[in-house]
Amino acid sequence: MLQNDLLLRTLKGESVERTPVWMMRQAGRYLPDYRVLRDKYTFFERCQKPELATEITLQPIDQVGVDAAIIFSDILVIPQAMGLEVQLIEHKGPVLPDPIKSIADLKRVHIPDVHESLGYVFDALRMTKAALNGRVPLIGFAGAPWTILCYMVQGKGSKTFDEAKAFCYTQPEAAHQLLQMITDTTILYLKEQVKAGADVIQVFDSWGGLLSPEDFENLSLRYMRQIIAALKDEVLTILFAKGAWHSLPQMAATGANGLGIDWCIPPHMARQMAGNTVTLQGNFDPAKLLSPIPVIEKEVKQMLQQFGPGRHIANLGHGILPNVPVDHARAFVDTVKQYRHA
Ligand SMILES: Cc1c2[nH]c(c1CCC(=O)O)Cc1[nH]c(c(CCC(=O)O)c1C)Cc1[nH]c(c(CCC(=O)O)c1C)Cc1[nH]c(c(C)c1CCC(=O)O)C2
Repeated sequence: MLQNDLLLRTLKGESVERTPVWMMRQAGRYLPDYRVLRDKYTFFERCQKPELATEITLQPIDQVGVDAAIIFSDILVIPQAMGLEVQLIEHKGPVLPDPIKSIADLKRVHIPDVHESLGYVFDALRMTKAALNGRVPLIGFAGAPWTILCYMVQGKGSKTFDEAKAFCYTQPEAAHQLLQMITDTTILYLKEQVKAGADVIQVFDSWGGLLSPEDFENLSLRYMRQIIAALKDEVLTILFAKGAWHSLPQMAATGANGLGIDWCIPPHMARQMAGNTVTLQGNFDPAKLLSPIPVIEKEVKQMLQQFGPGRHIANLGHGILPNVPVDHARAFVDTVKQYRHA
């Protein structure tokens, strides 16, 4: 049915002709065609109109040649569906004007009927699946509960998410109640994404690396573990906890099929920690895509050699930057597609 199932076979640990490749945040501002739609519609219009979400999801398949599509949406549709206002402000990023600050504020959030509040995501998945016509697999996603809590409490982006951490450290009961509500919502949401056609689910814990190993277990991993447990018999899963390399053994033990890693851990070390029964995904420094193309080609080959054959999905170690020239993104993808292990 799928013409290109390299990603799925690699996640299952099957042997493949070559390493599959996609890029986190591959549908976005570095693509001129995306910027045209960006000038015409607001961010949430682009997410909520299935025709637009489908068109944007397909752009990197057609224009850069990646081996997987990831549905165009955002992790912040979850706090929105739970009842908080979320704004995306140009050059400023996400803003939640009335963040959660105390246990009393939890009255303002609820576990939603995902069909009612997030049906547009499932429509977009179904429409994209049809438009892909089996060319490549379709990835669905959600944020990790910890990363979602960061935005719900801090109310905006941050380098440290100190207010979110302070909330967890000073009001642990409220924090765990909120984390559990986000987890329950996320499980309902991701199960529906699978029904709507997602072949793989990735959980993004963008801010997992802000926590100590102990706090990561307590505030993040224990909730991601619930999510993977709820999904793993239904769909292939990838966990990406940026900066939380210290917990690769524990993340491998969740039963996720794939683990994303960033560029701060060498591939052999990640493999040693994660063991041999999980696929690793990563880990090219996104800023390196700003290098001249011959440098990109050389460094991508070096990365592929370091990971070795099998059980590897080539990707960036975090999202692609908006100022990356399209031909540099293409050089990344083409170098992976042409490479053969000795
Ligand atoms: C933390 C996070 C967010 N969103 C996401 C994360 C986790 C991954 C990561 O850490 O990068 C995930 C995300 N956001 C978006 C996708 C779409 C699919 C894809 O191509 O990967 C995905 C998977 C679209 C988007 N989400 C957003 C844009 C840019 C806004 C625009 O184009 O107007 C896109 C294409 C907005 C957004 N959304 C978020 C921020 C911080 C911002 C503003 C900063 C930025 O632009 O990166 C929250």
